[in-house]
Amino acid sequence: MDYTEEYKRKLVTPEEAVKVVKSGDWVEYGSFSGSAVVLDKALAARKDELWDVKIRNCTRSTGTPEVAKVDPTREHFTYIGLQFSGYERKLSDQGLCSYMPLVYHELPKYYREYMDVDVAMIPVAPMDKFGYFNFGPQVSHTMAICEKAKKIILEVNPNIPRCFGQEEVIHISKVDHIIETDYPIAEIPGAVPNDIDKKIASIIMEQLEDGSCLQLGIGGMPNAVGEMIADSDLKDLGIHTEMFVDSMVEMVEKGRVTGARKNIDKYKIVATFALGTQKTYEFINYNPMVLLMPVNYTNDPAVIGRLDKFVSINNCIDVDLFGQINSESSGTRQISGTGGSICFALGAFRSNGGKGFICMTSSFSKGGKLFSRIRPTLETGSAVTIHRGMAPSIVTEYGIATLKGKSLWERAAALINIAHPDFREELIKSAQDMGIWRQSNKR
Ligand SMILES: CC(=O)SCCNC(=O)CCNC(=O)[C@H](O)C(C)(C)COP(=O)(O)OP(=O)(O)OC[C@H]1O[C@@H](n2cnc3c(N)ncnc32)[C@H](O)[C@@H]1OP(=O)(O)O
Ligand SMILES: CCCC(=O)O
Repeated sequence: MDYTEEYKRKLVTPEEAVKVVKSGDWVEYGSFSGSAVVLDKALAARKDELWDVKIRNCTRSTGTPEVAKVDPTREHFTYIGLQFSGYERKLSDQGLCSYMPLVYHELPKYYREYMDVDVAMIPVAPMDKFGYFNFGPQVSHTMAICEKAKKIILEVNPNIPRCFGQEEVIHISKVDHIIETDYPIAEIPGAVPNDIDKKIASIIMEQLEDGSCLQLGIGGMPNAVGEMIADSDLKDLGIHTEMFVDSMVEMVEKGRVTGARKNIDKYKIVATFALGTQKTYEFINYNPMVLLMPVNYTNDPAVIGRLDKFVSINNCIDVDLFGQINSESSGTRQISGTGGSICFALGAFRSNGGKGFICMTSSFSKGGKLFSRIRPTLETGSAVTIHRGMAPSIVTEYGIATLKGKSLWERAAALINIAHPDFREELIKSAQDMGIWRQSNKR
């Protein structure tokens, strides 16, 4: 069947396409490097005729949204982030972006059963001969959005790679309008690891073995681990991850990753989205080794738990002496989001031989002053991202504190043992004051 006529019939200008949005609507902009750009501008231009339009986006990586810029009152447009990128963090600091809490593997079900979507605006790769458009590097929860949307507008862009997977394409018959664009896909290089990141990465390296199956989170430290793995002599590693990144391309190209020992999806790299530079986007483009799967599969702790020797490596902001982990806020300041941190903490625990690591530098500087990331209690307003009972091992440049099966005083001792030496005495004092210190505890 030839879909050219249908394509022509649905092809409109961005200004025509956004006319479907009405006051009071819920609009979706997609996620990551697949967040609407041209349709955003066209919608922002309608500001004066629209009221109370709510726009959701997940970790927008394609620049500050115009809808938020043009309406500082938020009477016309209210912008919501499901996990803040730097753009959204800055908007939130100005009161122009609201956060929506979530557990990432649950997100598609929120759309299917709890949330309204009036208009979905989704960037996609050009249509194939069967009438399908590929979602590119962000499969994530995109199909769930489209299933729920009353109207779907596609922002077609030839620079978006096409990926194999599941729920990775949408058929033209489901689409209301198409617009054509050709802006370059947003490139987000991995954070450059510093010396402390490298020290933490070297501690993690000792925990890896041939056949380990890896998940690496966002930030400088996981990137350092990725680079060290690429340069190691580890064999037959697997990758089952939320985010696919540049350092994983290197791991494959240097022969570290085969997926040969994976219990499921053998020989395949599985991810739910990819965010990196052109190197990543070229690598995933119709690469039969890579499967982009919906997040309710990749991040389901039951699925992760089926993979033996699963090693999860994520970052956090700070941890308290009870083992409560905050990966997303600083007091009431929302920094990022829960994302997949709970999913991988639970999944790695279920895996035979699995290991979950939450990493952080032991301290950080602000205004020329040093602060400990291991705190007596979390700051008022800070989110508990990972409940203390679920907490996996915490890693700093001073070592690993394993918290599973430890009482409160044992946890306090283990955590103080990996705290920056400048803060250990005052942490012991706090632990004593809070009644979670045993006199015979030694550092
Ligand atoms: C994609 C995946 O990660 S999959 C894994 C599962 N998902 C998660 O773990 C999600 C939650 N985790 C995260 O979002 C990240 O790992 C983070 C935020 C914890 C760390 O990410 P990084 O990129 O290393 O953080 P980075 O050092 O750039 O800091 C981000 C912001 O937090 C601020 N920040 C970091 N640590 C602190 C702290 N202890 N106190 C106050 N603010 C802090 C920084 O100043 C920066 O803010 P700015 O942009 O206004 O300057
Ligand atoms: C949307 C989630 C991304 C993350 O886990 O950081």
